[in-house]
Amino acid sequence: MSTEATHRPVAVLIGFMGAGKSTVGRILARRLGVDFIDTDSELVRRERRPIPEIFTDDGPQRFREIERDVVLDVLESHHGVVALGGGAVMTPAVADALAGHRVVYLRISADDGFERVRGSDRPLIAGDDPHERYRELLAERDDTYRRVGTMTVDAAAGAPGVVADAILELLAAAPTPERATTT
Ligand SMILES: Nc1ncnc2c1ncn2[C@@H]1O[C@H](COP(=O)(O)OP(=O)(O)O)[C@@H](O)[C@H]1O
Ligand SMILES: O=C(O)C1=C[C@@H](OP(=O)(O)O)[C@@H](O)[C@H](O)C1
Ligand SMILES: [Mg+2]
Repeated sequence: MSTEATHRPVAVLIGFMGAGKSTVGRILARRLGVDFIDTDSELVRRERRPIPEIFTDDGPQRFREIERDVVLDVLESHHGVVALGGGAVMTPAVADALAGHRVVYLRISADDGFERVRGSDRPLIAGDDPHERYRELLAERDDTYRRVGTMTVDAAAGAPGVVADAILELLAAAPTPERATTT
């Protein structure tokens, strides 16, 4: 496929916690024969501390600033598949930087998505009623995911490989969007 030659990164995966961005992104990259980067993993590598610790010690606002810097760097430098953390696109600078990229929204229902992440260490669902919190946050964000995404995939269509294949089909059919900057 010619996508990696014409567009960098090849694709950026967005969507809520549990949609499968990290899992499907890795499979998609392997199938395309390109590198994969998860901006949460990159953030943890740079900070040398886990995400829950950043939230606890520095607060959510500082997490978003660090996340923004990582995402902007990755969008500039990475040529393969990129998976973002679920809240990254809520930062306006990140949403702006995605203009002109191939942005795949992995869409998941509140029930299906919550089942996948319940009991995980994700700090935003660490409170008293994690299912309700999950539902609320997803409802708050869905409009932004739709606006920023240039294509939408059903994240519960099947196993991660099935979702990756659905993305491959969309990428093959999608016209190459204009890059945000041209030389
Ligand atoms: N299509 C899928 N079907 C079933 N389980 C999935 C699917 N995609 C991801 N998962 C599982 O859901 C959990 C969250 O996946 P992850 O890739 O971390 O999501 P995200 O990065 O969007 O938060 C993991 O346990 C993963 O194995
Ligand atoms: O939705 C969010 O705000 C978050 C999602 C997480 O990533 P995943 O979407 O990969 O779970 C991680 O970045 C952090 O816990 C915050
Ligand atoms: Mg992830």
